[in-house]
Order: sequence, then C-alpha cells, then structure tokens
Amino acid sequence: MKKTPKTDLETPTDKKTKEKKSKKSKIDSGSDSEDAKRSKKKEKKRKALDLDGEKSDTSSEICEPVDLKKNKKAKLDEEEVMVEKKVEDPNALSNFRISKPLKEALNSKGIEALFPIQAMTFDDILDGCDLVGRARTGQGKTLAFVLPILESLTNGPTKALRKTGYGKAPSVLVLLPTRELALQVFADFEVYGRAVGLTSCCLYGNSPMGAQQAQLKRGVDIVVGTPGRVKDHIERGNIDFGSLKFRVLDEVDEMLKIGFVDDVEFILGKVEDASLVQTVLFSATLPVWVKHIASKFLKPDKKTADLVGNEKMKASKNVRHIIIPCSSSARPQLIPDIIRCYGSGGRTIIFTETRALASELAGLLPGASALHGEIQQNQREATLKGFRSGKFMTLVATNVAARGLDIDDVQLIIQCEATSDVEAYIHRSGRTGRAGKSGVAVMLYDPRKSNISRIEKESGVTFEHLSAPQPADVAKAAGKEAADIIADISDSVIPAFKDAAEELLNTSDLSPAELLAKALAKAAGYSEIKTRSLLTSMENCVTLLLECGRPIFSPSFVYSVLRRFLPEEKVESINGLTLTADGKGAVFDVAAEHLDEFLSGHKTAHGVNLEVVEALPPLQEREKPRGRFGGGGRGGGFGNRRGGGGFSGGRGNGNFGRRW
Ligand SMILES: Nc1ncnc2c1ncn2[C@@H]1O[C@H](COP(=O)(O)OP(=O)(O)OP(=O)(O)O)[C@@H](O)[C@H]1O
Repeated sequence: MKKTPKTDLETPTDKKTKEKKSKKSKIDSGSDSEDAKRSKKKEKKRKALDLDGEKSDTSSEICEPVDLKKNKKAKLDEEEVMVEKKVEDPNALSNFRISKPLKEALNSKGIEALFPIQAMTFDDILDGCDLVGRARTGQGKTLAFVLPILESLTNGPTKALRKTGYGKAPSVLVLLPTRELALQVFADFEVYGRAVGLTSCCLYGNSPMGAQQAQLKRGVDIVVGTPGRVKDHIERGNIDFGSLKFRVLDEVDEMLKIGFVDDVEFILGKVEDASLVQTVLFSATLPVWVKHIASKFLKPDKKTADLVGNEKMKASKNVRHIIIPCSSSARPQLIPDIIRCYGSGGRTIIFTETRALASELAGLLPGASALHGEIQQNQREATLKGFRSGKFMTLVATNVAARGLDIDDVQLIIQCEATSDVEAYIHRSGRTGRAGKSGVAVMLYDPRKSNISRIEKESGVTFEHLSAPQPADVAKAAGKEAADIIADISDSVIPAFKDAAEELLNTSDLSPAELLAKALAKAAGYSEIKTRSLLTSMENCVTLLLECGRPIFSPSFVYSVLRRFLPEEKVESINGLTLTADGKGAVFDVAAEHLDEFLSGHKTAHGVNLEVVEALPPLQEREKPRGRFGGGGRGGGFGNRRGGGGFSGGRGNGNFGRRW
C-alpha cells in the first residue's frame, strides 16, 4: 500500500515517536514486507476489539518485544512509564499521519488516540481508497472520515488539486439524512477544518437560502448538507462539483432509503468524472440491499472496514437492553418512574413512532421538550441546543433524532413501543452508551403486537425482560434522595419548625420514625403509594392469571369462562388480555378495587384457577394473521372491549409518508 511520505507531517514529537516505533520493530512507514503486512493486519484486528471491551489475549505483547520492554522498564521511573504507556498505544495520534495543528485540535477535545474504526480506516482513506465502514453506534465514525479527508486536503494526495481563493469550488461533499445531523457533522468540520485552514458550510432545508448561497459564492472547501437542500442548490446553479475530491454518505442506509435515494443519485451523478473522486460510506447498519446500491457509487477496488461483520450483536454492547410490557395509556405514569430508576440523573431521550405522540408526551412529562419534523427549524435547533446544554433533561423525539446524534450524558433511551424496524432499534438505543461509556435502553412493548423475538434475532440483542418498576420501589429510591436533601437543609430552619414538630409528635399515634417517613414522602412528592400492574403497567391495576386445566386457544374462550362467575360489566372491564406462551393460560388486568370480586367469584367456577401473578409468565407474541373468515384465531380481538385502557397502538395520526 502506498504511503504519503511522513516527513510532510512530522513534528519533533513525531520524530521521537517514530524512533521509538522503529525500535519496537513496528511497521516501518516505508516497508511493505509480508511480515509487516501480517503484523499490521494482526494489530488492526486487535484494535478493532478494544472499544467494545473485548481484549485480545496478546494485547500488550503486540506492541513491543518482551526483552526490550524489560530493559527499558528497568530504567524508567513511574512518570516515564506513564509517558511510555501513552506512546505504546498503537492507536495514539502520533502513530498516524496527523499534522500538528490537527493533533492539537484533537488534544484540546481530550482526544489522545484514535478509536478502532478510525485507526482501521485512516490510512486507506488518506491513501485515496474508496471505503465502506461499519462500526456500532457511538464508536467515532464521524472522525473516521473527517480526519483523513482533512489531512489529504492539506498534506496528502489531494493537496495539490484543491482549489483555493475566492469562489473556490468545494473539494468535499458530505450528505446526511437529517438537518440536526448535518449541523453536528458540520460542527466537527468547523473545529478540525479550521485548525488546518479549511472552510465549510452547511446546507439544510427550512433555513434561509440567501446566506447559504452567499457562502457558496465566496467559496468553501467542504459542503455538508441534507440531500433535498443540496439538490436545490445544484438546480439553482449554486454549486460546482468540478473540483470535488471526496463524497461522503454518512448513515448510508438511511440515505439510500426511499425518499432520499433519488436525490442522492441525482447529486452524486453531478460529478462528471467519478474516477477522480473518492467515495466513502459509513453507518452502524448496512443491510445487504444497501451494499448492492452502494456499490454503484464506489470503485471496484473499494476497501471495507467492518467492525460488526458477522458478529451476532449488531447494537451497542455498552448498553443494557431492557423491555417492559406497557399499555399506551400507562406510558405517562410509567415513564417518569423509569427515568427515576434508570436515568442515573443524566439526560433521557424518549422515542415515539409519531409526531403527535411526541408532542403529547412532551406536554405530559415534566421538564420535557419535543423534537420532530413538524416543528419549525429554528425551534428544532433551539430545542436541541437546550437539551445539549442541560436546560432540560428529557427530549421526546421521533426518528429525526434516531441517527447519529451525539449528545453528552444521555444515560437513558426509552422507546415507547416496539419498532418493527430493527435498524431503528439499533440507532435509537445507540444514542446512549457512546464513546466507551455505558447506558440503558428501555423499550416499552405490547406483547400482542410486538415481535420481540424478531428484533432479538436480527439485532443480536438479548433483552432483559423486566416488569415496570413498582411505585413502592420507586418511592423507596425517592425517599433516600429526600433524606439526603433534608440532611443538607440549613439548621437555621429548625427554630421556626420545631414547635410544630413537637406538637405533631405529642399528638400523633405514630412513632417519630413513622412521622418522619411521612415528611420524607411529602418532600419526595408522594401522598399515597399506588400499585402497578405487571402486564399493562397501569396504576391501581393488578394482573391475574387464569387457567382452567386445558389448552386455551382464543381470547373469546377466556371471556366465556369469566362469564361463568362474573357479571357482564366486570368481564368487559378487563384489560390487556393475552394468552401465555405455553397455551395453558391467559393473563389480564383488573382494577385493584375489583380484585376481591374476581378472586372470590372464581371459586364457584369448577376447574377454574385465578391468581394474582408475582412475575409475568412468557406470553404469546404478535397476533397471527387472521383466517379467511376473520376473528377467532389465536390472539384475535384482545383488550378492553369498550376501547378504553388496555393496549392500543398510539399510531396513526393521519400523517402519511414520513412520520418524523
Ligand atoms: N478517538 C476518540 N477519542 C475519544 N473520543 C472520541 C474519539 N473519536 C470520537 N470520539 C467521540 O465519540 C463520540 C461518538 O462519535 P460519533 O458521533 O462519531 O460516533 P458514531 O460511530 O458516528 O455513532 P453513530 O453510529 O451513532 O452515528 C463523540 O462524542 C466523539 O467526539
């Protein structure tokens, strides 16, 4: 493989590093020997495993022959060992052809070494190859193309070809599927591009054409944008791709989905001689159909860097993946408790399937704001800015926020219903657990509508099946927080409240600890503790299991059994009726106030067993398609027959086409 001479990029520190590198018999920059190739391959493979926490058993030995290492170590004091360790990192910036200003810009952001996908693709992109890259969410794919492109344009093969001066035509085009993502990637090009004297602009819809037009007229090196707006500028004759050297499709599978593919083809087709342009594609998900379409835009000798490959697990390994059964009507009560239990005090993103639900939930949840495609662009930007800055901690969004968004300290993702799109699950859950940090993704689901096993099979995720946090458990956690808050309150309040406290102690039948417990409850915002069903997560409901000593094939059979010992209005009041996976029982929710009537009634029905469930048994999944004659089949016609409560989709806001 051809390498750009290192001298162009070398700093004194680099030289030292290089000397050390050659001592360590690492791959020499000019050497292309088979040995060097093999050890480089080995090293690449090892690097690839590091970010996911899977260490190769030879990890430290690969860096340096053992005896040399021993000799050196004997001489080094502790501080020197630290420095040595840094240099030993095979992914340290100094081991790559990264120029001083760029290195300094990276260091200023706390970046000392490349992540595996970056290390794996850096040389290939800098050396002029077309490339398809895949790594799990949050593993640094953006810098994987930003850095080598900037180096190529300023110190590498495309330096001499780059246009300069007023009105220069762009050298780089980066296409992204959403405006938010375009702005985010543009921000990276701004920071790192500026460090090496390159300019960028961001072209995205619903923002003034004039300013973008003026930027293009003055000339920029890098154009970042969404397909619709970029196409618009092309049609107005504002962009000249005659000097283009790089085309990047980030989130390539989303870019090539129906709705974007025509615009993308139109834009990429505007490059007259594609052989002079390098094309790189990145995503965390690369379905086979994408690979086929993508091949059209890449040269036949393209490289592939796939850190997911045939591994079963396609989603982030740094994320705890949890599912909790929940009816649509229980969501507003349940979500705050989920945030309390799993949010670790950080930011939460809640994903909904529709814009209407995003707005509705944002209105119901305290301190939440909505982000979706129907919101005005300037408001969208203000919302995201507020969320990034910590002005509010809960964002309720449609898929517009599913891809690529990198927001610090997002600890928790909640998906309001099981998505049928496995890629969407992977990207949404990947908004947490980024850059090596950990996070939690909770998906709420309706057992009768969701095909959890398919998502598990296709994403490789093994879900933790949990029940909704019980209000009593949540209250316990809240009580601890309240106790800490009370301990911190200034003693200056005591004289003012002491008389009232003493009077309460003297007049109440409760013990001091019980009275204090009530005070803590009040401080934590509790005036009573409700129960929550395991099946629909509805408050003040209880989940019952019905068995009658024979297989149960249909919900209508369950209703007929219940009618044997309950009045019609009670039968009609049950919610979320679902058959168990073993086919021998059915679970459903009843209002806590009706529980006694259900439990005492069944004793009169011969062979029927009805009990409160402590843990939800495995349930039958999604309704099977109905037979020709409708209804009747397993799983058909579930839920509360009056239409209230129970599981109901929450879909369908009458808004066809893009729902985000
Ligand atoms: N080498 C590095 N060292 C430390 N942090 C890094 C490094 N590279 C990237 N990061 C940080 O990692 C985070 C995730 O990066 P990025 O958004 O590029 O991930 P991604 O792989 O594109 O994720 P997604 O698939 O979700 O789009 C960012 O905050 C970025 O600044």
